[in-house]
Amino acid sequence: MLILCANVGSTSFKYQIIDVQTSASLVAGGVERVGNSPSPFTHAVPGKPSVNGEIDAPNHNAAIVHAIDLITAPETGVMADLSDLVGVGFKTILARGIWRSALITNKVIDALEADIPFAPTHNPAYIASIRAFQERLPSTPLVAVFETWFHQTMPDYASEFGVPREWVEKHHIRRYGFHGASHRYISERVPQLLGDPPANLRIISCHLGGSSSLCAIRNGQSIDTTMGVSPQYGPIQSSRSGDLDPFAVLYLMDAEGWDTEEIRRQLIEESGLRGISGVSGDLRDVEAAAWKATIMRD
Ligand SMILES: Nc1ncnc2c1ncn2[C@@H]1O[C@H](COP(=O)(O)OP(=O)(O)O)[C@@H](O)[C@H]1O
Ligand SMILES: CC(=O)OP(=O)(O)O
Ligand SMILES: [Mg+2]
Repeated sequence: MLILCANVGSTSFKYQIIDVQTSASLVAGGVERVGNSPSPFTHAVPGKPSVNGEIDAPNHNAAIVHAIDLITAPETGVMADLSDLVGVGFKTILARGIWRSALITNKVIDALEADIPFAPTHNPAYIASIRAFQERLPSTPLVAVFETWFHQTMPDYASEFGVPREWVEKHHIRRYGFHGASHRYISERVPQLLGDPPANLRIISCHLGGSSSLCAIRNGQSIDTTMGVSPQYGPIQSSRSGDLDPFAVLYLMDAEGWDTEEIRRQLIEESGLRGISGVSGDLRDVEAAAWKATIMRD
């Protein structure tokens, strides 16, 4: 029984095909810098020479088409067509009213759409990616696995913000937390590596990528995390602001006459690592620019 795991990230698309009976990985690959061409890719099948290079991937669909071509090509592939898959699992982050995982139906897509205001970089890419697989595999089950579940164990003093009750009851404004699969993996793997039971350990898990979050783990459970009602909160993200005093936003809107669309665009596209570096939201570009500046100065 083969499943394809699709990790649609804010800056990348990564995939693996897993045999669920043996847990063996048949292929692992990914395309990075999606939307920021040239996009490097890797594709590795045990027993075959691994393939890598660069493609033009202006969006996640282009990365998915490229991955499917490699998966099904005779020289690089592991199957003649995707109908050998019993299912496709997507990392998804936030959809209104859905907590753990769900078989993807139109209702789930509607719920992802409803939460685009909280996940503007992620949800449109998930919806487009899900549709890309639906077109190719109309009768294969597609499953969404939500990143919020691992943080359900947070105590209320960590998950609640100091806001009016009505905001919570009517609009569900609270800390959800994301990167759950990644933090959960750390919560299980660190005790294995240290040879210590989870009950003895207090772990701070740091997930650093296009989006970054930290998680406090006690007794194997999430007790606090840095992302909030949206994955824009916490440390700076690639081009998204991370923590920012809400009064700075209100002030700027008044002072500059910016509407919500304009301030949202700047918070999503021009902030974070890109904002502070003035170079890029990708740390590799920032390091290369810093290196070049050092050489020029010296
Ligand atoms: N070799 C590297 N050195 C420094 N930073 C890196 C390196 N590789 C990736 N990164 C950083 O990680 C980010 C990608 O993170 P990743 O978790 O793979 O993607 P996503 O957020 O899409 O899931 C890049 O934008 C870049 O900032
Ligand atoms: C929140 C999240 O999953 O972020 P990314 O897609 O950047 O990994
Ligand atoms: Mg990711």
